[in-house]
This record gives sequence, structure tokens and C-alpha cells, in this order.
Amino acid sequence: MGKVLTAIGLMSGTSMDGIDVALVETDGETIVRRGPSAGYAYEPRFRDRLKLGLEDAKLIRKRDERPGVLAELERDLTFLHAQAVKAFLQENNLLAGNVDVIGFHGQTVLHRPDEALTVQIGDGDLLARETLTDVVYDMRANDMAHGGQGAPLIPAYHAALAQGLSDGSDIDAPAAFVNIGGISNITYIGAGESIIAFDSGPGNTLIDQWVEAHAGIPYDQGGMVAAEGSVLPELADRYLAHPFFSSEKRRSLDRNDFLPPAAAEASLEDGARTLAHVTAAAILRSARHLPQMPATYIVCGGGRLNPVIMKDLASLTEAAGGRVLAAEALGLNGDSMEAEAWAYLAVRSLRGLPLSYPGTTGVIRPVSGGRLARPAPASTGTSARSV
Ligand SMILES: Nc1ncnc2c1ncn2[C@@H]1O[C@H](COP(=O)(O)OP(=O)(O)OP(=O)(O)O)[C@@H](O)[C@H]1O
Ligand SMILES: CC(=O)N[C@H]1[C@@H]2OC[C@@H](O2)[C@@H](O)[C@@H]1O[C@H](C)C(=O)O
Repeated sequence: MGKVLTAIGLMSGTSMDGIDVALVETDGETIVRRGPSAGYAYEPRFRDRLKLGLEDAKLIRKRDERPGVLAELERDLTFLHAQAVKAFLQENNLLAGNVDVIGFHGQTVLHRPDEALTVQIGDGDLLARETLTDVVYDMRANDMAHGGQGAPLIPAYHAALAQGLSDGSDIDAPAAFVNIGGISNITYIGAGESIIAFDSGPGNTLIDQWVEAHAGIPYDQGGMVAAEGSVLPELADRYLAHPFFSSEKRRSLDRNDFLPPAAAEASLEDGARTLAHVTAAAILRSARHLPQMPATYIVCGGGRLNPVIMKDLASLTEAAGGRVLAAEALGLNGDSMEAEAWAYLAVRSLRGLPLSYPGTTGVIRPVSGGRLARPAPASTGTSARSV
């Protein structure tokens, strides 16, 4: 058993809605003590800049290139993360000296696993200097360098949480964690130590893009728009017939792999309703690739706050012999789980433990990853090394 470290995780996900921050005390293995968490929303103007950055990112051919707005965006994104850390520490009466390491995901601006290219902007050196704390960042690259998809990485943390749950709760096995973020992913907790995971389909990004384009709102809060509409079966079937769901190889997703419908294809309400259905149905479609259909789906991520998605997910899983639980029903936090994961993975990185496995990303063997940036004295600059 390793030393228990205090880690902060920082996540800016594909929804690009803000920065999630969480504190975890962990040995990077079985000890996981979850501390406080918080979310710091981006200003609409910064969100718009991120969206522009996604366009410029399409020009990237090598992962350290920063064409167009991306260099400035990376710097500003990093400063916003530093501000979030400082606010979080202050709100929780903590000092930088109380934290051993920060796990910094950054913002994915491009993910092309078929070309072994994944780009998360975020300057680890700058964040280390600004927060005066060690920072582990760029955690997806080594997985890709070893034949993995670079995502999802949260499954190692799901597995640690599952070990904690199996002590006390009466959830039916096999269980699966489902993260309904911008994109959804699923982690299957099999017997023994086996975990299988993959991205399972579009999460909230299609709904967000649809309601933003046609109602000028960033997301369908409480599923209110969808609740007024009906599922358009042909449109839903078109999404669910995407080769992603039937391919033999499980492939991680880029935000642009699925695009919203054309304006003329649906009314605002029917479009939102259909896309909510697609989000739920996609999880079940992808679950068919697991060794067994899960008996319990533990749901985290912002999509669990959309009752229309959750109702469809509940009825589809029931029909397949399973049931759905929001993470909170098990004492977990569905909003902060990804940020917690980045804290946990940072400690694993420091200890050289695997972040990914053949069953989670398709990597050739379990591999660690991440780069370490330390806040060195100003005269010598920051020192970064690969871990
Ligand atoms: N109250 C709510 N009602 C409906 N939907 C919500 C609500 N709150 C959040 N969401 C949805 O959840 C999304 C954010 O989810 P989350 O923070 O899990 O995504 P993320 O971390 O950016 O994504 P990813 O896991 O893909 O990296 C929002 O964009 C919105 O679509
Ligand atoms: C490349 C990238 O950033 N992928 C994200 C995205 O958002 C959800 C899904 O797609 C997942 O694969 C991943 O994030 C989670 C947190 C992960 O790596 O586990």
C-alpha cells in the first residue's frame, strides 16, 4: 500500500460548460476518501472561444501544434484553471501546501484515435507555477502511443469506487458505471478484477447543440424542451444505425463524430425529445458489446439531470432485465466523479501505476501515463518530465 496523498482533480469536459474541481485523498489504489468538490462555469464568451478553438484544432497534424486561436486559448484556459484551484482552496480553507498534486485534464480539442492523435490543451508548467503545486497532465498520450484509444480513462477510478461499494451495498451484479457527459462512456465491472469499458455514444452534446441553435439556450435544463416533444422514429433510427454501434472494434468518440440534425428535420421539441432518446438508447446499444448485459447501471454526468433521458434509460434497461441508479443513490457524486478520477489518476501516475488497460482503451498492455510539472524556483523555470 502506498502513501495516501491529497490530490485535486480538474476536468473541463466535452460539454465545455466549465471546470469541475474535486479533492481526493488516495493511495492511487484501494484507498479513496472523497473530499469537497465544486464547479466553476465558463462565461458564455469563453465558451464561444472554445468552440472557435475546435475549428482551428481541425488543422492540427502533430499534437503539439497550436494553430490559430489555440495558443492564446491554451494560456487563458490554464489561467482559468489556476483561478478555479485558488477559489476552491479558499472556499475550503485550504492552502496550496495542503495539496500534494493536481491532476489536470485540460480541454480536448481534437480526438482522432484512428490517426493516433488526441489533443488536450492545457499548459501543465504554467498551472504548476500559478498554483505552486505539482501538476500531472497530458494523461492520454502514453495510452495512444501504446496502441490505445486514449479514452476513456475514468474506468480505473470506477473500478476503485466499485470495490468500495461491494463492501456495503446490495447492488445486483454485474454493475456498470455510465457517464452521460458530452459523450457517454460505460465501465463494466465484471467478476474479480476484470473491467471492460468504452465510449458508448453521444451524450448531451447533440441536445446542447440542437437547443442552442434553435432556442438560444445552452442546454435543455430538466429536459423541459424534450418533455414537450415526441420521438421521431426515423431520425432516432438513423443515429442508432451509425456504424459505431455495430463495429467489431470499440472506438472512442470525438465530439464531432455525431452531428445534430438539420433544422428542417424536426421541430425544436421533437428534435430535443428524439436526441434524448438517442442518448439513452445508445447506451443500451453499446452495452450489447459487453460480456453480459449489466443488472445495475450507476449513472453519473450531467445527463442524469435530464429526466427525459433517465426515463427512457430506465424503461430500456428494465426491458433488458436491468435497473438504473443515479450515483447519488449509492452515496457517490455524479457531478464530480470525473474530476475525482483525474485526482486519483494523478496519484497513480506519480506511482507509475497503470491508467489504462487492454479492456478499457484497447492499449496493448496496462500502461501508466501523464507528464509531471513542478513549480521550480523562478530562476530555473519549471521542470517537466514524463512519468
Ligand atoms: N439540470 C440539467 N438538466 C438537463 N441537462 C443537464 C443539467 N445539468 C447538466 N446537464 C447536461 O449535462 C451537460 C454537462 O455534463 P457533464 O458536466 O457531465 O459533461 P462533461 O464533463 O463536459 O462531458 P464529458 O464527460 O463528455 O467530458 C450539460 O452540457 C447539459 O447538457
Ligand atoms: C478524448 C476525450 O476527451 N474523451 C472524453 C469524452 O468525454 C466522455 C468520453 O468522451 C470519454 O472518452 C472521455 O472522458 C472521460 C472522462 C474519460 O476519459 O474517461
